[in-house]
Amino acid sequence: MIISNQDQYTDDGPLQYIHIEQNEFMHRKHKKQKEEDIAICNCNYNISDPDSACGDRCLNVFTSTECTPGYCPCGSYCKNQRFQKCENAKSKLVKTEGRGWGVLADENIKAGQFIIEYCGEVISRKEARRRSHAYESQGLLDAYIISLNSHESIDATKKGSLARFINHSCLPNCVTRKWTVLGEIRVGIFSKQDIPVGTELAYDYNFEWYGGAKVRCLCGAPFCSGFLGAKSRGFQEDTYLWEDDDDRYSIENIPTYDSEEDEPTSKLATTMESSKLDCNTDENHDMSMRMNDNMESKHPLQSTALVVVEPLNLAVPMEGVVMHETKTEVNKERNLHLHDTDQTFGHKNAIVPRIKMPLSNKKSNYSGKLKQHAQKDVDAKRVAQLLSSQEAREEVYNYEVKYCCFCHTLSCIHGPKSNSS
Ligand SMILES: C[S@@+](CC[C@H](N)C(=O)[O-])C[C@H]1O[C@@H](n2cnc3c(N)ncnc32)[C@H](O)[C@@H]1O
Repeated sequence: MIISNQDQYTDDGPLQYIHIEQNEFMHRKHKKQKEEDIAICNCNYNISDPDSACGDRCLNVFTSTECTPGYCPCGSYCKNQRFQKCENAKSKLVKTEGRGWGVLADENIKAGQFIIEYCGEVISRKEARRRSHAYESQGLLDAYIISLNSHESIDATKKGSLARFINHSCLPNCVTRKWTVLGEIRVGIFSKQDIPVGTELAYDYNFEWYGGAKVRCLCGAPFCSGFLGAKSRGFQEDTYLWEDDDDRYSIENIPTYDSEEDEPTSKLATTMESSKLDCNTDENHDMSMRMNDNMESKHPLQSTALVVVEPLNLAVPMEGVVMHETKTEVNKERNLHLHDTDQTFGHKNAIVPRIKMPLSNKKSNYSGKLKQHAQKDVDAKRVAQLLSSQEAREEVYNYEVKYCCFCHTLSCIHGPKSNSS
């Protein structure tokens, strides 16, 4: 059955998928349970104790395995076949604000209750990765692939149950649980607590982020992690999540430059360390936010140069050149930027993404361009200061005024041009 949300639920967005209530196996056949593999519990149905028929004390329930019809001693009284009998809680689709579709409880749900199975196409992990990249490049923003086990995933993008619409929350009222049903693993959504009718259902996706677009989490929970998949290893390796008291990622740990051959680059790293020593405490956080913010901006190098090139000059002082003024000037400049940054990002959950390019590109891009900037500044000083005669120095300054193509940088360093001649 093809369900179009447009026809069925709203006039907003024709999202189509095929509704299924059982997994479809794409890369292999559905397993046939062998008789010797069937787990038989020792429950004994007692009419005065409904829980006796495969309730919490059932050995199969204990091991998250559903009883097999025809083999359970409780027969039709067995309560441990919820996936097989689709004993879903009543739920309904709703349009949320900013999070697409969501699912509401359409009855009061008890803690621990089975709500619905997460159905879709069972595919290999490799195929899951391939599809997830393909979907992303097709511009599909919603992700519907979940992990089934170490080598398989469930993709509910094109085919799935209503569970595919359940949104993520960092403070969820539901959980996903894996159960063995007739020899196959299946994923169910269960309530964590009593859920009153009309409440939106949500679970913690806890998914592995594969390096696609970062989706800002809008769950509204007090300790929201900020982004979907933010707790996953891939995301954390790619992203620095700052907390006020978090010193895991100090500036020197930002792995932007690490080539030993790249001489100015290693000076840069040293300089960044020393600049960190200069401005202790929270400012470090702000500064790194700014730097990384710059890296994502449209003209990263222009703005990065403001932050990074300046300390390079400080770290490579030349004889007879007084650098203090320069430092104050650029710090002022930085403070301005910091102020901007403060307004743009809250301290908590401020995201400091590393550059999204592969590391190799990143290195070459940044070290190359930064080197250029640094070189220009140093050369100008060198030429001016190393010349012994006043006449020669004036000539250089005059030339600079006339043809200078890096006047912005120089005015940062030397002050207004009229002062330097
Ligand atoms: C499994 S789908 C959930 C149903 C989806 N809302 C829809 O309309 O089809 C997962 C996608 O929903 C969105 N989503 C789910 N929870 C979210 C949240 N807490 N904040 C923002 N977007 C969310 C994201 O786009 C995510 O990739």
